[in-house]
Amino acid sequence: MSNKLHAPRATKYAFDGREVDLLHYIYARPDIKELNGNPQKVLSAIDEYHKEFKILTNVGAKKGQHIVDLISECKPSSMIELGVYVGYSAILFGDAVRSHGGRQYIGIEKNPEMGAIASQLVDLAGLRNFVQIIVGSSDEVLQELVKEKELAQVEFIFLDHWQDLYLPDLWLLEQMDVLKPDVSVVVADNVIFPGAPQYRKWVGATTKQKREMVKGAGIGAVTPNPNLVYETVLAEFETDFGLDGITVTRVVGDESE
Ligand SMILES: C[S@@+](CC[C@H](N)C(=O)[O-])C[C@H]1O[C@@H](n2cnc3c(N)ncnc32)[C@H](O)[C@@H]1O
Repeated sequence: MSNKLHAPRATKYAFDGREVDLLHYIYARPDIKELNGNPQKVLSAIDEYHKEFKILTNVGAKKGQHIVDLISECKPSSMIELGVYVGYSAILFGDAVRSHGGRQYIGIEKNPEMGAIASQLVDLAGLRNFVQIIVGSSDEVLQELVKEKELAQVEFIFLDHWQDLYLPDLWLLEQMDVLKPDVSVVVADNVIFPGAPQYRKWVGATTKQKREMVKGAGIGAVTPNPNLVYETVLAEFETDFGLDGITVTRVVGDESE
């Protein structure tokens, strides 16, 4: 019987203890002092663990650089991430947002063990005062942030939790009216592998097509806003898991009557 009474079950590539092992690996490194306050060196150490020991489900170098370039272009003052895992992307993108004059980075992670590991690595990277890791389910935390008036509009959000949650969480953002034309950019990872077909269908549709879609049954508890005009581009990459892609969706209009 597993000694994990409350933790999520291990998957093929995660939650089997490798993430705690990563922390031990990093803190046992002879160059640990040089990692202190150095985001790039912390990222390289995570990359080395991934290459030499066990695969980690981080965004990875190629997709990561694409998103860093996008951050350089958009210069968001605030960025949100859904699904932080061990904090690789939070360190990479948090550092990018900070170096472009941003104000904050909020990472939302459901698994408290991952949240603790990510907070530790964010701290090691010297980003403690910039990157905030909130432990909780994305939908609940997003609603709380809006309710507490900590989130009035989304500038840049990175969806990287479970793919079947991309669309409900996007609809939740639409319902809460925090996606704004000429402001909001929504980036989603793993849209080819494992894939997010329903999400891609929605962000790739015209407002007319979306109005037809919401007439159908099975939308669920949230009320999507089909009137937001999206421009979505797919970027493809060869990764350790094969061909994958990210979508970049810009909110460019609102056709609400
Ligand atoms: C692919 S990993 C994220 C990788 C990370 N963004 C990176 O690139 O370094 C997915 C993470 O999403 C988290 N997750 C799953 N469902 C979630 C939810 N509803 N809210 C927040 N996090 C969630 C998982 O616990 C896992 O740590």
